Amino acid sequence: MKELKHLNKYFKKYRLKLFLGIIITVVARLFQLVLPTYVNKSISAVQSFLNGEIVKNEAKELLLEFIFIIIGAALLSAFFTFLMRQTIINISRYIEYDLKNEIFDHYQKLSLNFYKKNRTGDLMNRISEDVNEVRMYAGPAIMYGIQTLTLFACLIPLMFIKAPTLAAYTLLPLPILSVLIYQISKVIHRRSTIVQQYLSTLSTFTQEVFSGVSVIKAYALEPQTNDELVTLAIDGKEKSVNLAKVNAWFFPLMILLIGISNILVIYIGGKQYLAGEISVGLIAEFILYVNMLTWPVAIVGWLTSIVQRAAASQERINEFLNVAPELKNTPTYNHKVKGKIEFKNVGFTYEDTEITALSNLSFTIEEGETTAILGKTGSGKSTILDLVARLYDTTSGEILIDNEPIKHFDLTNLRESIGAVPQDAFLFSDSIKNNIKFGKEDATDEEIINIAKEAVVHENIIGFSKKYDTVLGERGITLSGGQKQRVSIARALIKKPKIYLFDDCLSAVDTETEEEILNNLKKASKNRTTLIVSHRVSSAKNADKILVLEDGRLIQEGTHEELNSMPGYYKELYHKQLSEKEN
Ligand SMILES: Nc1ncnc2c1ncn2[C@@H]1O[C@H](COP(=O)(O)OP(=O)(O)OP(=O)(O)O)[C@@H](O)[C@H]1O
Repeated sequence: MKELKHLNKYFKKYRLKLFLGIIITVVARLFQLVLPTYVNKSISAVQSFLNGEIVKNEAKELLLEFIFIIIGAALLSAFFTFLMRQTIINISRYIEYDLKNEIFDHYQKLSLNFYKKNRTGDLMNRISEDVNEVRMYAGPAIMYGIQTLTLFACLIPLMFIKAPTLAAYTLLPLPILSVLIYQISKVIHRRSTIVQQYLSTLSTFTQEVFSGVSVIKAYALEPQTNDELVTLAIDGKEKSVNLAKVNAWFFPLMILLIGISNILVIYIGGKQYLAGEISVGLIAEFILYVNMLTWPVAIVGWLTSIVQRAAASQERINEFLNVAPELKNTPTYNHKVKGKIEFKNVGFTYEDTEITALSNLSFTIEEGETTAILGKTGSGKSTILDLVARLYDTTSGEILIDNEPIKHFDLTNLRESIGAVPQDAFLFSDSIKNNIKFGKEDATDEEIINIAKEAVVHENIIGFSKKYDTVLGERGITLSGGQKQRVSIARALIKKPKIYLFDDCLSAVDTETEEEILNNLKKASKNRTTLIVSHRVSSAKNADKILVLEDGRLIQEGTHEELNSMPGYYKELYHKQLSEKEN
């Protein structure tokens, strides 16, 4: 249970509300205790009337008074029960909110490696399902726990004071009930975990099927996909039926044991009444006690299983919360980024695949310079850009920005100074306008339009009926690959950062549009350091400098004229692409 200690800071935060909640819970239960005592008194009043000890009017008055007290107590108990839920259940909702924020904040600090090691479904499950299990502990478990304790603490001594023998017999089946319910809860827990896991598999499967629906259709894989789903569904049905079977035992068992307790009260109480030891009213009072105690006793088993489940969920949450962010943000250099970039003997190996993407790489890009990076696929071009944005730290060597080690910069400051356009342009399921504004929250409509023009996507956008308000992605239209790339370029341009990182972002654009965009980029990137990764010489030839990579090493460096005048990869590529264009 030590995992749940993590929640103590939240209980501390809401301690006043919690204390109030506990007091209210106790008060609500105390009012509940009025009913059995006054039912006893009412029956005794009727009995006194039947025995001729009091007259009809006296009996009536007494009954009326008792009924008012019972109704009053019930109303007060209901009112305090409402307040109890308003405090304790609300606290659990606050804790749920705080915990979700804590996890989400932490997720955001974790490196890309973390996201590669863990599946998105799992990350989402821990922040939703697991937090929900923990909430059950922080709210309902505490509320019912206090309720049960209060009832036990008040009722059991009261019963023993009023009729010790009857109390002992009446309470006898209750521990058995508690143990049985605990055992059933354990099985329910085990089987519901299996059902949860199954649901997780089912949603991963369906999510993949829907995301890859075009591939499934293109390969006519619908029958196989259906078969797989049917197999999964049959499996799920069996698991759910197993759970339902054990669930079905819960209430019959409770009713059986309540029944036994009631029979004991009537039998033992009846014998004691005949012996003149107790009154009929007391038997009625005890029957009410038994019924009041049954639910709390049953709940002991249920509470144990809630606490166990919460501990298991908190353990899963803590597992991620304890992952220290790989990238340490300990800024010592607080100047704004100007844009000079220097790689000094940089080596980089991806942790998960152990692929060495860069080896002993050194180059310098002056502030405001445009550099193109070329090389075969897998030669390490994108890795360079990721290292400049400090998405990873180098394995060996050092990267300097403005002659300062990159690690000395505040991560937010560094990344705010960068406008990156990744290889796979990712756009959110939002309007085109908001997707562009993502680069600058307070951009005006005019700015957005101008930038879209620079990225040569304005004409496409105004062709849509809702223009800049056109919603993209799952909820809206799908842009073509080239349109996506250009919206993504607009998003980077509007930021007007000190460093641009363009990762093969014109690959899906025709050569004429490419030329137009490159011309615009030239203007936009004036006095801004620009790195352009590309497979096309046309994107590279106007750069101040061209770097050619092979297997993570720098094999050529120079201007277009320099590289074109010497034999090598660049010259070959240039002539090959030139003749392709001419043909
Ligand atoms: N996130 C990653 N995790 C593990 N290995 C990776 C990752 N990204 C790239 N690699 C590996 O590192 C090497 C360099 O990849 P990188 O993406 O930098 O090459 P690239 O030159 O940009 O390729 P392309 O032109 O195809 O985009 C490749 O062998 C690749 O398999």
